[in-house]
Amino acid sequence: KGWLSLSHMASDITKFPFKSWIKCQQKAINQHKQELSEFPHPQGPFIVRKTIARMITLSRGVVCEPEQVVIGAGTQLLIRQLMESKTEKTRIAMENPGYSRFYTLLKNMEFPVQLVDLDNKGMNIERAEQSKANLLFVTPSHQFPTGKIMPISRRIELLNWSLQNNDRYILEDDYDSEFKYETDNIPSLQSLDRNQRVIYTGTFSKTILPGLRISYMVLPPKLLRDYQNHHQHLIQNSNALALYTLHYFIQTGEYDRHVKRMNHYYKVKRKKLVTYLRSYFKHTISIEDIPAGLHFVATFKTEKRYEEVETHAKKEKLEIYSMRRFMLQHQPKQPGKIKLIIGFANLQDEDIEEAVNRLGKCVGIH
Ligand SMILES: Cc1ncc(COP(=O)(O)O)c(CN[C@H](CF)CCC(=O)O)c1O
Repeated sequence: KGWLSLSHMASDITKFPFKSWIKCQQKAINQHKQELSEFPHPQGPFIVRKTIARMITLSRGVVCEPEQVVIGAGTQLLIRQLMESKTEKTRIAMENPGYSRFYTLLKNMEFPVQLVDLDNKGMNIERAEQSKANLLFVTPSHQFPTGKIMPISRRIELLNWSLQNNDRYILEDDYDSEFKYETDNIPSLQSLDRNQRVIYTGTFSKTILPGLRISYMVLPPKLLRDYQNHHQHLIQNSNALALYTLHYFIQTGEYDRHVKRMNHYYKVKRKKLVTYLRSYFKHTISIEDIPAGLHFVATFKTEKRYEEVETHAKKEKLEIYSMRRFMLQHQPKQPGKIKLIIGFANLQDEDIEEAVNRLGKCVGIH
């Protein structure tokens, strides 16, 4: 048998409605030949921004006008553009463990980035204060990679933090917020913000296809002006045909139906995997069983080191990533334990047993 994937990066394209997508693409070509023959608006076509604004208002409670939406080919690109347009001195604080690609991007742009440890509610507010940062990067819906869902109390504390100085902002990366299996959807942090302090980012990488590179950012008015002044020369970098296709995919209700279908599909698959992992590893595994997203963190009791497990996984043809990928500053490893990121989007039901057997060999339990 070939490679099996417990990667958190994959998405399950076996369930994507390609026929509907192609129908929407045909409609986009029929209706928008003229627009496709011109340069799109730097922030993306207005009607697509309007559709996205309406969608995130309905699904996430985000309060915004289409003028505040900026579309881009990936969240990293949007964050790079935002940071290039920041006028005052920016000092950043990020969650640790956190999203290493943003950390690397921000360090490469030579911003000071403080790492803030998490407590059970997400970013620790005292440490955020101590960091002297004026821009916090947080993932409140489903902390990446630990999965913690930030309670309203901590969200209020963060918003209060942002009020203490008018150069303070919070970047809410709402990644992976579409998949919630038990808890109903907690509205976005941005929906609680009454002082235009929250920058909101989202992506279609997990709900449609990562290869499409369609992501979006919602800027508060002041930052939108800075962005527009700084980036007048910019041309929209996401593919306009894909954007108009997305517009019809959402308008026709296909998007909502697909996300609902995938929620059910992932919920069932996640449960099967968690159940089998528990029966196989028994007391040697503990799972942060937060019913959301396309991966969860599992802690294994083993004397093996991260390097050994990662090397063994390759030999077993099992694609899996460890918490080391997201420990942004070297943290002492807990003795006798390792944490792995267990992704299940790309694991077919019939491969669950085989994948877990291979995992057992890697962590040296069986
Ligand atoms: C925290 C977080 N915010 C945004 C994105 C979305 O980025 P984009 O598709 O460019 O819009 C990701 C995507 N993460 C990737 C797939 F899971 C890569 C993970 C890895 O590098 O381990 C992410 O983790």
